[in-house]
Amino acid sequence: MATGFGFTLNATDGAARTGVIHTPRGEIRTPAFMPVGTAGTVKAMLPESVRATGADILLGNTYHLMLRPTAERVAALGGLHKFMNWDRPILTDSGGFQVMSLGPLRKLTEEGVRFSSHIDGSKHMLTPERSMEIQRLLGSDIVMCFDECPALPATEAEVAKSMRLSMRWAQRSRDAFGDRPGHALFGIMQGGVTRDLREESAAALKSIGFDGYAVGGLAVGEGQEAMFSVLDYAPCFLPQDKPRYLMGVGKPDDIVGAVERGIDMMDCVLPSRSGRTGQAWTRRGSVNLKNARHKDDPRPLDEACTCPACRGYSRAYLHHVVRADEIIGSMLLTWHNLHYYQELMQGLRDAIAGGRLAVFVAEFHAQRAEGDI
Ligand SMILES: O=c1[nH]cnc2c(CCNCC3CCCCC3)c3[nH]c(NCc4cccs4)nc3cc12
Ligand SMILES: [Zn+2]
Repeated sequence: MATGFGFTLNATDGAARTGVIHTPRGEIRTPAFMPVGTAGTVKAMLPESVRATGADILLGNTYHLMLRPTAERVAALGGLHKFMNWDRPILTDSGGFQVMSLGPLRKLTEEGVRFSSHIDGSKHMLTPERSMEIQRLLGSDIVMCFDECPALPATEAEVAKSMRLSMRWAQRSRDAFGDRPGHALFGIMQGGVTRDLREESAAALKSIGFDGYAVGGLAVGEGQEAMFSVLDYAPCFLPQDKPRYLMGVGKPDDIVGAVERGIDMMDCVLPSRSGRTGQAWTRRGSVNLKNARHKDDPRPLDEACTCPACRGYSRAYLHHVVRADEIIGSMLLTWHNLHYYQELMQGLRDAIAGGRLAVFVAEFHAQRAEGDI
């Protein structure tokens, strides 16, 4: 590849695709789930453990790292890969989404977003240009445009205004990113749940030109039905030969539905965050290990799972360490959840490659009991 970054589509099944993203730091099998490594760590996991779950790429968090230890310090120490001992691809977000969710602590203008640090109250300004500089200093392989994700509820006029600001920021991000062989810049489509605005946003991004395209502005409370109705048309507005990244998704059934509709990459804090609260995700549904009904149960969490938590421990033990708030509880459940998510992605990739996605999806839903198991 000319730029050291490329995307090979290997098979399709309906709107779903499976392929490989090539980067100088390694290949990313798609559809891909990207674990979130918030402040230079996937919480409760060693990097080699994250790799053992099957992850090809993880997410770095610009907002946290710019505040602590600062992007300049990470750069001086050799960049984020060296700093956190992960030598495979890293995608960093722009920092914008988290600043927006800070609420009153921030001020939005055409220039960018001014905000106070949640750590020490210090003043900061994020702009498309500064976000590109921070992500360059971190050394990430896939850089995200600086965008605005409108908070719900929002009128169509507010969504249109916000989307057009994000498109101006996308141009500024592209200009500031420059020419960086081996590194990719992804644009982010906005437009809420309005088809015309989604189409306008996709056209704007395509005219600027990106190495990949994210679908933003979803999984922000609109509900699965509304999200799927947007995904029934939005991915097709994007170039079919470039990766499509749905931001912030999701529960296992959200992921399956998004892949069916043509999404290639996803990220979500759910498997790691819920693992720390004692919630396990399995092929048969979710299990709350805090529930007293597990306290005498000698069976593993999931008999069919090969992860360390399921191979070495009983539900009774998991219940005990979660109730006692023991660190190993977070370790084991985070490992299991990330392992399950990667196993689901491998199942989706194989099903699409074999032209049997419909069968896989039917079995996926049939196995999931309602409520706790
Ligand atoms: O339009 C968007 N633009 C930019 N980012 C978005 C994100 C953040 C994706 N994960 C980043 C990670 C970077 C590293 C740290 C963790 C996040 C979203 N997350 C969600 N839903 C999940 C949600 C999470 C929280 C509230 S809704 N919708 C999103 C929409 C956008
Ligand atoms: Zn397991």
